[in-house]
Amino acid sequence: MNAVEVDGVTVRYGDVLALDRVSLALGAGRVCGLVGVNGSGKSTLFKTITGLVRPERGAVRVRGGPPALARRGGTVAYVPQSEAVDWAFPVSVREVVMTGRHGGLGLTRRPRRVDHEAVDRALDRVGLTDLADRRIGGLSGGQRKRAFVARGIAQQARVLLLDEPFAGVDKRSEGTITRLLRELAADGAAVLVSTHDLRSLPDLADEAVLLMRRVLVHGSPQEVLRPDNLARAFGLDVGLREGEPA
Ligand SMILES: Nc1ncnc2c1ncn2[C@@H]1O[C@H](COP(=O)(O)OP(=O)(O)OP(=O)(O)O)[C@@H](O)[C@H]1O
Repeated sequence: MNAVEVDGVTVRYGDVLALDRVSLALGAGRVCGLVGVNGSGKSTLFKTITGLVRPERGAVRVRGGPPALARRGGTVAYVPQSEAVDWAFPVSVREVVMTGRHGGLGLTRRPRRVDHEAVDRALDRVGLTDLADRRIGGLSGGQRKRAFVARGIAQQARVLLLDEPFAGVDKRSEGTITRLLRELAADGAAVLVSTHDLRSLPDLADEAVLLMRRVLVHGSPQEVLRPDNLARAFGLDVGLREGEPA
């Protein structure tokens, strides 16, 4: 069974066609890079896999079940783009990571020792133990991203979705996050990560998807990076319209 199956998914916001019959399977133990121009539907794909956006057509299964169920059960961890997060919200790094345990906590139950231990381990793994009691808004871009990865670790998510985790992040943090994602995949997670950093794609990912409202290519990073493929996604306006063959 694939960790994630996206089958013929079309998503529209009013008149805007964001995803056009997208099909995609993600296997456990692999990192898949997601590449495409601004507006090509990357965030929409993440939200569809998370069950936050409903497809007009097609279906999504996460470990064989509906996406919203997987999200509520903690199977899926979603790290949104930085702009989508309210950094002024007065919570500590530790509290952010603890929200990864809330699926198992229920709304009223207080964290138990096992929850605190899981949070401590996750913080240690991403190298944020020393900053655990800082406000999340007081961290650098790279540290914030690591805090959200820690939340996914504390949650024991089997599917990790990261929307541009390298945006506004220095090279060192980028290396740390890449290493973490590779470790999480080696532990059996399925990881889907969008990036604009094409040069780092072969180090980051086992496979990659070139998206332009539809899947243009799904193959090895080398295949996705072939000049003819990049030209289709990034070159002159490829002018894909609904109904045209890819
Ligand atoms: N809530 C919304 N309402 C209307 N249109 C939307 C909404 N969200 C996204 N869109 C549109 O859907 C298309 C796909 O957007 P999406 O955010 O998925 O792309 P993206 O590849 O993640 O872009 P970026 O790289 O800029 O983050 C774009 O044309 C965008 O303007």
